[in-house]
Amino acid sequence: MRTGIATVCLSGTLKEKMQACAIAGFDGIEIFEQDLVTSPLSPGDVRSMAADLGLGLDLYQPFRDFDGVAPDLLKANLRRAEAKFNLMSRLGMDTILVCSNVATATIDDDAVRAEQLAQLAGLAGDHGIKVAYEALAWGKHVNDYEHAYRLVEMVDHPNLGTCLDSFHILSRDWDTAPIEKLDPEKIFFVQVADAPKLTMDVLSWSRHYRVFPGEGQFELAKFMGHVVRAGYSGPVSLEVFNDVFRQSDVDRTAVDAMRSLIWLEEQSAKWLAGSAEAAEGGSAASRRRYPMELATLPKVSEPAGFNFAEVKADDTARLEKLLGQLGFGFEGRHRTKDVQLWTMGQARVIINEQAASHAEPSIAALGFDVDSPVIASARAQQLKAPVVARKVQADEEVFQGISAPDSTEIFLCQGSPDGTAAWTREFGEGLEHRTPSGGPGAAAVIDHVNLAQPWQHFDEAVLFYTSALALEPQPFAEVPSPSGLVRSQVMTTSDAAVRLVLNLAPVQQARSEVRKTYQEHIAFAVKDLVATARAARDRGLEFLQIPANYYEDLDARFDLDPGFLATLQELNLLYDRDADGEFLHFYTATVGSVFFEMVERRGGYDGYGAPNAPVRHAVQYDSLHRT
Ligand SMILES: O=C(O)c1ccc(O)c(O)c1
Ligand SMILES: [Mg+2]
Repeated sequence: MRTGIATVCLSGTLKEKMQACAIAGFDGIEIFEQDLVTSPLSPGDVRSMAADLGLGLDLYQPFRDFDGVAPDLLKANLRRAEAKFNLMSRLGMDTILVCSNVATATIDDDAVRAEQLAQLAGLAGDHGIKVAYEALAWGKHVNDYEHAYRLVEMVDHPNLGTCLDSFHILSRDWDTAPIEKLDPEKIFFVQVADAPKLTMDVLSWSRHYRVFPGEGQFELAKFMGHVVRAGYSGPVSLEVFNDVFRQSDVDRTAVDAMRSLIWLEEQSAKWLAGSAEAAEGGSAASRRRYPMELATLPKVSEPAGFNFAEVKADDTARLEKLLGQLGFGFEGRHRTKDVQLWTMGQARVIINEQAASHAEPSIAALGFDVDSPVIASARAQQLKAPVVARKVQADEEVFQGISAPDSTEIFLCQGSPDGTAAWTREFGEGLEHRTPSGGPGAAAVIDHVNLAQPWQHFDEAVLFYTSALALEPQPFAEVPSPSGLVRSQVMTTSDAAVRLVLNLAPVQQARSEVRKTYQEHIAFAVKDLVATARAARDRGLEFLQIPANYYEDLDARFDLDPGFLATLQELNLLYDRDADGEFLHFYTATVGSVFFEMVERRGGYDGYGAPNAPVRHAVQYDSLHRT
């Protein structure tokens, strides 16, 4: 698959954008006109810079408001087009995108449009230029890709074809199956963009909220599958108008973009194989060859569970105290590193004492159980995940580590069917075989981990965990807090053995700043939360204090047994209930940017106590701002 990206996706100058695209590994770019018009580089400079960087200049765009106009305007439009064709020859470019008219069309007649497009195609032919006609979703008269294609067929000129843009097609819910019937010779270009499903006018949606594939909710693998089956083999190019990407670090955004295409390529191949199998059965179907070759990635299945969570701090005393009060046991120190192992049931927490001096406690790493750490790591690296280097001594478990967009280190660990971890023997002989002792925490596991995301890397993080770790994004929620609305994106495995919650904190810029005012947590599930809470209270645990108003509201909503309600209030427990079951939980006070949560899931309750999240945010805000 030939990969491409439009310069409009990125921040910076044309030169910075081109350099970032080359470093990220794109085959070609679309030059967005404004980036050239505002550049000090001459067309010749751009041409030679692209050649030096090994970047194809695949598309010049956009050329607006050409078709369906009155005769005098047509003349002006053809003159304007010729100027661009001459410019393109100096750039060494041969394909221009022409969008369907959104503003100046006064004649709604396909015969007239076709006649005018024929004139454009003829002029383009004289200059050796190909015109790719694209239906914008908000085009005045042409807003459907099949309509645009019909016009291309009517004109039937070798220099006129169509451009398929997934956003314009999927935002309007047009059926993508008919793409297969298009003549591949007449598909001159394919643009891809994903988007969250929003209800708003389609122009605003398109200009501000497009995201890279895998970061939104469109069925892009299916779209691409139809494109491949049509026989198209030209560039597949990202065209993502997004307010955040346009102001984020250009190199980083280009890598995020490249990751999305690598992932989409694999997903498209998978969709094709799946749909061929469903239609025809057997392996003959999956051996079918198409002109577009789709690369694959090392295959991984979703992780089986959390292997460990690691918290890092300069002064670890407060963390040790908190874990001890929660019922965790100290298992020992690592034989060569300054790290401690604490466990409760099958939940393992590492306290890392190797933090920079004065570093406040924060979540530093997460371990996931996978079938094959090497294959999972190969996949992540092919998806351009940065590798985490860890010193290992002889005879120690080698951890495959990658760095997530928020800089959390992700370790891919060898899972075991009984939930034990071989590396624990490095903390003490025989630890790896020990079964958890009794008490309310005996069956404890890590239930979920909640990570705060800096605003400019949120979409990147969703794609990272989707593509590298095979987690599935769930519909996102918005939780009110005193400092703003917190966007909350749950990512899970299909069996919910891994639940990761990404929270987009309002306002703050860097992760370090996010963490000053916005906290992250690790949640553990136990069988008996009331007993766990009582034992923790007896050990002196500082609970997050829940206001009395909350319990009054709880009673109004759920009509709880008075004795049970009193227990909840006495222990600062929160409660939720839905059709599937019940949820009890409590939070500890925060140390640095970390706090812990204990949960009990009753029945088939699958949520996170979302109605209680605003209470938690408000109480945490209050304790942070109390002097
Ligand atoms: O929003 C626009 O105007 C615009 C321009 C060119 C495109 O290819 C496109 O998809 C949208
Ligand atoms: Mg487009």
